Amino acid sequence: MARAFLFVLDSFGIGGAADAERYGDAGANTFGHIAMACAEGRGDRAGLRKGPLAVPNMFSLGLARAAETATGLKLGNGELPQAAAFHGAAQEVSSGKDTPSGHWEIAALPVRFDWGYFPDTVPAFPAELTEAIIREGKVPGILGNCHAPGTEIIERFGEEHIRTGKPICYTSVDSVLQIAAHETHFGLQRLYEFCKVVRRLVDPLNIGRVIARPFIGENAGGFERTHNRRDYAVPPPEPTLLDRLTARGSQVIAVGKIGDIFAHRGISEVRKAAGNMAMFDQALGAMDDAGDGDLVFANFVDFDTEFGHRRDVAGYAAALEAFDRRLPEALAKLKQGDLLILTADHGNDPTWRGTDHTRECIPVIGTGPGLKGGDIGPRATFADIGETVAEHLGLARGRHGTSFHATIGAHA
Ligand SMILES: O=P(O)(O)O[C@H]1O[C@H](CO)[C@@H](O)[C@H]1O
Ligand SMILES: [Mn+2]
Ligand SMILES: [Mn+2]
Repeated sequence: MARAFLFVLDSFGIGGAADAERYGDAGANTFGHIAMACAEGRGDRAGLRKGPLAVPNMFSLGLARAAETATGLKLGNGELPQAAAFHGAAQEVSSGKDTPSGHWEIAALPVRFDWGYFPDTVPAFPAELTEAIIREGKVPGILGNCHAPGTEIIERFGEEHIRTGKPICYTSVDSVLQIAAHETHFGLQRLYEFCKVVRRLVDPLNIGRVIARPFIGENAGGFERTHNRRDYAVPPPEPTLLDRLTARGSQVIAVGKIGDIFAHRGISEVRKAAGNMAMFDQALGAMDDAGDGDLVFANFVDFDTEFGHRRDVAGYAAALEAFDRRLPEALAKLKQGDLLILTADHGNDPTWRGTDHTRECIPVIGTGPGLKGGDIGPRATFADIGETVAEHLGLARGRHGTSFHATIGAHA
């Protein structure tokens, strides 16, 4: 029996990307800078956490070794990975440093085309697009129309939005058009429908995602985004690992926003939950339900949304520690023939300037009872992860990436 479990800690980069400079991110290191900040007492927050970053279970899978592979920096106290663990660092070849590029490349489909982006000007959107959004979306106008962090822009425009019914449209350095609207005053379903209209309108501009960002609260200071966020991505341009698996009849169970990221292509089932811990419960349940040849693909988004973009070191550290504490539950579910990989889709260094993602290498760590583990070294593309899963699950080789299955062990 062979099963695979792919857990993406959204934005948990480990630095060292060869092309970071091109993204203005030379030196960014999500894990490294969190670990250093915590070691120096800059990750303390009363009632939340204190002291050095404590992620012993990820260290036993080789996280510190993976970080060393990425940057040459020693993080941790020389802990040795456990016997069947494997560890390495992967570089992204896709253009962009956003979630779809990262996940598609993990699923063995690097993004070779350029996404469309909106300039950091006011207005950010071309006038024809804005007019079409208003006309076809049947709204009295739009607010924002600029680059902005999502929490700030609802502070700024939330009350006017409630008063006027104009949705708040904004973007970032990523290929996104985000739409914030009030869950009850504007309506959640109406926001989703509105996003679908906008999705169609930005297709010709090659925009990666339209993202619904619902919020609640009655006035500035009291607004809060909810977990009903929804991503409307373009479908991947070629078959991904997920398509290859479902085409031969295997199940792909998507936990969290994975389904949205792949525009629901190659997905058998979606399981969502609010927050990393509830998501972890869903991932564990999916591990129980997966059968021979199946993949559980889980995304843990809080690291990115709640802490990376918010530049919250203590929050990010606490979230890593909470995740790490749950890891033994997943490890206990592994049976002969199983492969578990923990990885990330890009960086989001909470000590970095601005509020955007950071171009970084990602950790590739994992284990399985039938595997021998070892150092998989630096990997030239995230696609090596997808090809390793493909080989493990008995698929024919794909067009991108190189499996490291031979290094970590034979088929069980
Ligand atoms: O500031 P918020 O709304 O969280 O936006 C962030 O979320 C988007 C998707 O990850 C990124 O492009 C970034 O702009
Ligand atoms: Mn992401
Ligand atoms: Mn993000």
